[in-house]
Amino acid sequence: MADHFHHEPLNLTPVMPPTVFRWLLVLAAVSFSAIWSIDVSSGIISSFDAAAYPICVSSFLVTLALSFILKRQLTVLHFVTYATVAGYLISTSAWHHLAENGIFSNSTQWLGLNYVVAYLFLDVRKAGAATIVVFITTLGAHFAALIQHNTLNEALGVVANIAVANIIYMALLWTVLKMRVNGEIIQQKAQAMEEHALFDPLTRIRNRRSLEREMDAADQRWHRKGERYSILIIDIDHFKQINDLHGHMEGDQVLRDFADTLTKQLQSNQFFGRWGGEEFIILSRMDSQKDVFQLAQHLRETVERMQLRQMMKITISIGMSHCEEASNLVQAMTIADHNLYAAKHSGRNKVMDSQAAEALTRIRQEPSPT
Ligand SMILES: Nc1nc2c(ncn2[C@@H]2O[C@H](COP(=O)(O)OP(=O)(O)OP(=O)(O)O)[C@@H](O)[C@H]2O)c(=O)[nH]1
Repeated sequence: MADHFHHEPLNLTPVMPPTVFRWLLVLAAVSFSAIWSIDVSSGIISSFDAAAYPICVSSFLVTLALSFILKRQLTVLHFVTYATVAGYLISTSAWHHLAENGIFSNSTQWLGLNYVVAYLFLDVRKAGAATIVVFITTLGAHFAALIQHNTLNEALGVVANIAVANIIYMALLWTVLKMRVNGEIIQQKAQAMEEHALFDPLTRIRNRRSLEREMDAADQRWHRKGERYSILIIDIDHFKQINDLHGHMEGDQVLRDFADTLTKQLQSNQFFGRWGGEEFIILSRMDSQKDVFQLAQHLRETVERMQLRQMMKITISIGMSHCEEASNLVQAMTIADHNLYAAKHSGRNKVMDSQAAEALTRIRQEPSPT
C-alpha cells in the first residue's frame, strides 16, 4: 500500500482526447469542402483557393488516418493540423491582398481562427508562442502584399486594421484561458486538500477519518454483496515507557518506523491507518478468517523483530473481529476492541480473535485441579 503523501505538479495543459481530435479533423475536412463547393458554384473561387482547398482537405484526411496509426504521436499531428490551418489562412488572405488578385475577398475574416485553433491544438506555452509567430507572419505577409501596389499609408492602414482585430482575438482568448486555468488550479488544490485531509501528518498513513470511510464502505459491501471483511486493532505495548525513557520525539520516530514497517507488509486488499495515539487499524478484505489470523501473527512477529534506534524494542497486541460475528460496523469494532483488551490482559504481544478470547476465558473459569 503506497498510501503516502504525493505532491503532483499542477498540470495546466489541456489534453485533447483522440476522439475529439478526430471529430475536429472531420469537421475541418467537411467545412473546407463545403466552402470549396460554395466558392465553385457561386463562381468566386480564386486560383489560389482552387489549389489550396484540395491540399488542405487531403491533409486533414491523411492526418485523420494517421491518428489511428501514430497513436503516440498525437501532439505532432496536432501541430501539423494547426500548421495547415494557420498556413492556409495567412497565405490565402495575403494572396488576396495582392493588387493583381484584388478581387473582393473575405479571407481576412477567417484569420481569427488561427488563435482559437492554436489554443485548441497546442499546449498553453506552445500556443502562446505560436500565436505570436502567426500574428507577426500575418502582418508581415499582408504588408508585403499591399505595399507592392498601394501607398505606405494605405498598406499600413489595412495592416493596422488586421492587427487590432487579431489582438482582440488574442486578448479575449487569453482571458478565457486564464479563467479556465484558474478554475483548474482551484479544483486541483481542493482535490489535494481533500487527499491530505485523509492522511495522518506524523506517520503519513491513512487517518481515522479515512479509516472510518473505508470501514463504512466495507460494511455496506458486506451487507449488499456478501464481501467479507475483518478488523484488526493494533496497539503498541507499553508505548508510554518509550516516551518516558527516550522522549516524545523518539516516540514519534518509533510510530513512523512502525507505520513504514507495517505498510511494507501489506497488500492492496488491506487498508491500514492510524486510529489515534499508538493505536492503528487494518481493514482486511481477505476471505478466510484463518488467513487474517496468520497475517496478524506475521505482523506481530515482524514488529517484534524490528531494529529500532537506541536498541529500543517494541511489541504489539492485536484484537480482531470478522464481519460475520457482528450485525454492524459498530459491533465489529466493539468486538475487536474487546479482543484487544483480552490480548493486553493476557500478557500483551498477542493476537486475539473471539475464539482465542473465549478459549482463554474458559481456561480461566475452569476450576483448578486440587
Ligand atoms: N510520541 C508520541 N506519543 C504518543 C502519541 N500519541 C499518543 N502517545 C502516547 O502514547 C502513550 C499511550 O499510553 P497508554 O495509553 O497508557 O498505553 P501504553 O503505555 O501503550 O500501554 P498499553 O497500551 O496498556 O500496553 C501515551 O503516553 C501518549 O502520550 C504521539 O503522536 N507521539
